[in-house]
Amino acid sequence: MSLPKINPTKTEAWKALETHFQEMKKLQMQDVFEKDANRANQFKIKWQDFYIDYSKNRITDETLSLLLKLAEEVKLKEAIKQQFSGEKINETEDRAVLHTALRDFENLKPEVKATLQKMERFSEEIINGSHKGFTGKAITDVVNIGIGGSHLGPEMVTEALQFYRNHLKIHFIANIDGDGVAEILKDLNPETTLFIIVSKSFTTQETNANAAFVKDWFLKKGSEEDVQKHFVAVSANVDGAKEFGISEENIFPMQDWVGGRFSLWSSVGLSICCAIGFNNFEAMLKGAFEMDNHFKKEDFGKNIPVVLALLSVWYNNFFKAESEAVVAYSQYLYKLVPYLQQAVMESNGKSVDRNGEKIDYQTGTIVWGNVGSNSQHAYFQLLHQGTKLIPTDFIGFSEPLHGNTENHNILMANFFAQTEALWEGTHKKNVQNPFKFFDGYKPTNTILIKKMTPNNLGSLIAIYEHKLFVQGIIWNIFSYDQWGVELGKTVAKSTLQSIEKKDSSVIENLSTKNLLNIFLNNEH
Ligand SMILES: O=P(O)(O)OC[C@H]1O[C@H](O)[C@H](O)[C@@H](O)[C@@H]1O
Repeated sequence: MSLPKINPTKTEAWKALETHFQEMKKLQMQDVFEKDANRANQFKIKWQDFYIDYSKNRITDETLSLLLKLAEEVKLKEAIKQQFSGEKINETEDRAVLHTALRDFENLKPEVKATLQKMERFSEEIINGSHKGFTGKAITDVVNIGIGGSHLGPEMVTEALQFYRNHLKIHFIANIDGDGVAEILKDLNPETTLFIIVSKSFTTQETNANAAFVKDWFLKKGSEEDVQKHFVAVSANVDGAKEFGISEENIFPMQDWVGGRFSLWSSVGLSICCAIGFNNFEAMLKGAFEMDNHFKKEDFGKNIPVVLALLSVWYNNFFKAESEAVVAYSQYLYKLVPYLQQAVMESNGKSVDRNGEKIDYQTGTIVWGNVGSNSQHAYFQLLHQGTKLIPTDFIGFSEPLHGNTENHNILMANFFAQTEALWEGTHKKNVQNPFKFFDGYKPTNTILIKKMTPNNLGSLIAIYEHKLFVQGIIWNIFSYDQWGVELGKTVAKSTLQSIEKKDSSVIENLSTKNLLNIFLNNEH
């Protein structure tokens, strides 16, 4: 059975939302908390270590019930069932979408279990030093060579869980920029470094070129035989990895039903296992699994990913918000936004619906942001007084990990103060100076989490994974393909040929041809 193919704008709920929006856009609701003392309590979801307050949004009871009706009309419930049951909902690639199966501890597939065991064994040997390099020394540095989903997830998680890290130093080579590669290699000793080549396809130009370069660098000290002690691969393309010279026992398989941007739960997470140990990795998977169950079972009105997705649709499609920000008040989460950008924008950056028809409504949200409180001193001016409406997620933790309560109190004071200032503005403050006046009424969600733990991080990531899925269902698009990245790859291949041949004659676009000539002749 294929996914429902319902144009959201043709539903009853959408039409009702349009009418409702005309009323809502006239309102200024800053004083809504005075009028309804129960509002903060009503628009919240408590779940395990999470407290989600979405009361500072431009919504009423009616908004929410119409959005929930929309979810019903586009058959979200059925779509969720289809995804979890392994139907091939990635129809344009004819694949199932089962990253949730990687953490389904009630029913782990034998191949998933086997890979987890292999990851556990291997990472333990690296961590405890029993795996020796070619001169008999233990490994001190682990380098993940991969890009996109084979980089952003592992990097985000290893940074986020820094508190749980062991002695190993973890590095990431993603960019094909040789300067970047050189900067990483210059501090590394081939005798004590493990390279993990991560590529689902093993055909990604940047990863293959970087892996080949690094192997040559290694071979200046070690022999071909030594490669087996220092290079392992993670891939769904086992033959490709073997061709590169990795022996079968050093290949960690992954399945084609795991999309790149959802793959950190798979063997792609090997660098995470090395960084924090298998038990912590497993705890993260369990946190995601718990969120999967919440998403599958909870009523939509109390369902965190569903409510967050519906609010986002409300702003994106009715208020025509151009983007949304994510600001985590935690230095640990400084790589969260780049990770989310791939997850959200590669998934939902589509303009053709599931019927193959061009879409005439807005899809894919633009996600941006950085950590707080830094962001307050950079772009918050625009959130407060700019002309654009930018709904923002604020993510914070109640407990610090290192016990520095004084700093944490300041951090959290800023965290709470900003959502209040964004909502309240200066209306109650009798400000006459127009430059110092704040409109307020800027929507935010507050995601307050007890503590940064592997478990809670797993749940947090899963919230955003499911949120984007819900939005894809509402927008009637296929969230799990990424054809939009292909054209650029093809053009880059032919451009590289022109560069290598020093001949721009086959380049058609005149701007590109001109630029290439300047580059080839070093004319500036
Ligand atoms: O893991 P790989 O096959 O090397 O793919 C790496 C990345 O490149 C592709 O171009 C896709 O846009 C990403 O979704 C993917 O994560």
